Amino acid sequence: MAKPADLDDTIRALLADPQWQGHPLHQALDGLYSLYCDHTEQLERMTRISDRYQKAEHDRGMSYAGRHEQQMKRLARLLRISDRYQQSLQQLNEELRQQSEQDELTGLYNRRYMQARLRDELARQQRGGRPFCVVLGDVDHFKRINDAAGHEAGDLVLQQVADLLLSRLRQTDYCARWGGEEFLLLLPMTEAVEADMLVRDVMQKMAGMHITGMPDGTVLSMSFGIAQSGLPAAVSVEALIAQADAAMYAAKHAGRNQLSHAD
Ligand SMILES: Nc1nc2c(ncn2[C@@H]2O[C@H](COP(=O)(O)OP(=O)(O)OP(=O)(O)O)[C@@H](O)[C@H]2O)c(=O)[nH]1
Repeated sequence: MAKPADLDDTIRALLADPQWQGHPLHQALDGLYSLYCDHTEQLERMTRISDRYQKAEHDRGMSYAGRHEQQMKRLARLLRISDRYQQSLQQLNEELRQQSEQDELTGLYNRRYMQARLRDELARQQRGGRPFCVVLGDVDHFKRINDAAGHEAGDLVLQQVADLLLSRLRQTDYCARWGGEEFLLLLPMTEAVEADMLVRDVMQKMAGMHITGMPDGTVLSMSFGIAQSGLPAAVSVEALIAQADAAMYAAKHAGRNQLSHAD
């Protein structure tokens, strides 16, 4: 005997076949088949209702303790789902926060984040806190590295510079990638003379650093400008940065690989 699925296919094929369209049995088979389909659907609906009814009866037959336990299990499952959901939300938030604060290439703070820190630090200092310093540093002749070894090698060098700067900073200092090959240090509670020592230390370490991807003997250097807060001309973040920038350009013009202080 044909299986129900095969029989279904055979009947549908017969009904669809144009050669049987005018046949006297075609109409009868069509009617019979529709009836059969209706009955099958009704039977399925009744089975579904009966299944739900049986479950409800089963639940009713359970003791209060059993029903309570079942509800507690459901609740625990819901809590686990909600915990996992909250954890992934927190993780997502953290990733978003990092992305909004970090420079992708070096992992240092980005310019936007540093501007906010600078405003905070200036406000703190203007309330009577100790002065702080802003240091702008720019890699010397960086274009030559890109031209000689390629942009990717240049990227690696920028990462190396970032690592070196971070390794010399104190826990309270901030370091950001300010632009292409330009870095900005924010040194809270630091006077120019202390910033001077820190920058000289960085310059010395940089001079002895092996530059990844470059021929032995390649020496990297940076030019730095230092501006201290609390002086009459340094009344805003923009003014401070402009001073550090001018000092850095003075260091460039004086031959590079040196530091210069704002007037
Ligand atoms: N690899 C790489 N290069 C960059 C990036 N951002 C900027 N640069 C390159 O940095 C170079 C900066 O060149 P210049 O402004 O002429 O400065 P310089 O060659 O460092 O010379 P001086 O600053 O005058 O000492 C340009 O060639 C830029 O393409 C970056 O993210 N990765």
